[in-house]
Amino acid sequence: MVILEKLILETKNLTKKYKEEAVVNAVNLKVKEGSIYGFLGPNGAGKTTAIRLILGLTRSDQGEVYIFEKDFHKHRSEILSKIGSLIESPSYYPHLTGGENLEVFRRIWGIADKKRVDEVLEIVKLTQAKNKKAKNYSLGMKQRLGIALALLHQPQFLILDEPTNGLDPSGIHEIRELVKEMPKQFGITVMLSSHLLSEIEQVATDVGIIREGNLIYQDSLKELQKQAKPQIVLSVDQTERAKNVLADTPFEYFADENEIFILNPESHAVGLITKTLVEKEITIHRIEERGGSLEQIFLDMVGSDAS
Ligand SMILES: Nc1ncnc2c1ncn2[C@@H]1O[C@H](COP(=O)(O)OP(=O)(O)OP(=O)(O)O)[C@@H](O)[C@H]1O
Repeated sequence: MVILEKLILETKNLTKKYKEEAVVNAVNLKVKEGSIYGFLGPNGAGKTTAIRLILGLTRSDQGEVYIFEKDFHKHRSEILSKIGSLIESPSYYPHLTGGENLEVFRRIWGIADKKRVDEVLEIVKLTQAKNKKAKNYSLGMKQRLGIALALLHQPQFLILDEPTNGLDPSGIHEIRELVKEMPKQFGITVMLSSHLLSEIEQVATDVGIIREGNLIYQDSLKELQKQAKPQIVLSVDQTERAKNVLADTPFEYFADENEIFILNPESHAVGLITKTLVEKEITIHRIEERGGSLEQIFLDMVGSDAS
């Protein structure tokens, strides 16, 4: 059965060039309704530019953007009225309190529901700090105030560009918990960018990886995790014979001169492999588990400078 998932965002061939060089190169993003889409890439990979193109803040050189299954350029204001975004640092009045800031924007944007200010303060857990001046907020609180502003008009899609940049571990934790709540509690699809896999890994359901303007990976986080399955590495006294023995088994493997690598091993495989080899009088010097790190997969994809 084919389950058709609704796409909240789809870009087709999205391209932006600066001085003839494509910083976003024919990118086809697909963000599914109800997902938390982690947009991952090293600094300078093109994440902010892509997000600015999606929101119509920068003009593309080529390609199309569909949001809520509508052509962005034809339905711009309707679409924007249902999107909340936070790009880089939030804009707020430092001398006003958090509550006053939200109230000012509520009026500017013509949001009739006066209770909405308290609702968004509650969502981002700033109720206690409502009457404190924004300039005295911690960086994490300022960032949450920015998210509260982005949520004020009850968007269906929230785009956050590097929301945890510069935050301490507790600030990062708070943003992460907040983002996780969005789809389930409020029906909001989230796209967030980061250059840190560790951050995306803890919140995202889906991942897009961009490198030098090219989208080099896009799938569910689960699929990416599957790729990070560990390998069992065997070091034996007769590698050639061991290879011949293993060729008659269902296990996938490859070998170099000294070691045999068993790919995607099931939990019972190690026992069976060792038993088979020992029965053929092959001595096993060492068995170890290697790989299995999502970080390694990411670094292999984007290059080690990404760390
Ligand atoms: N207005 C501009 N003029 C010229 N080049 C630009 C402009 N904006 C961005 N770039 C270049 O485009 C590339 C992508 O930048 P972008 O800010 O989108 O990357 P990023 O992935 O968001 O990285 P970061 O996390 O460091 O912001 C970079 O090489 C950057 O120098």
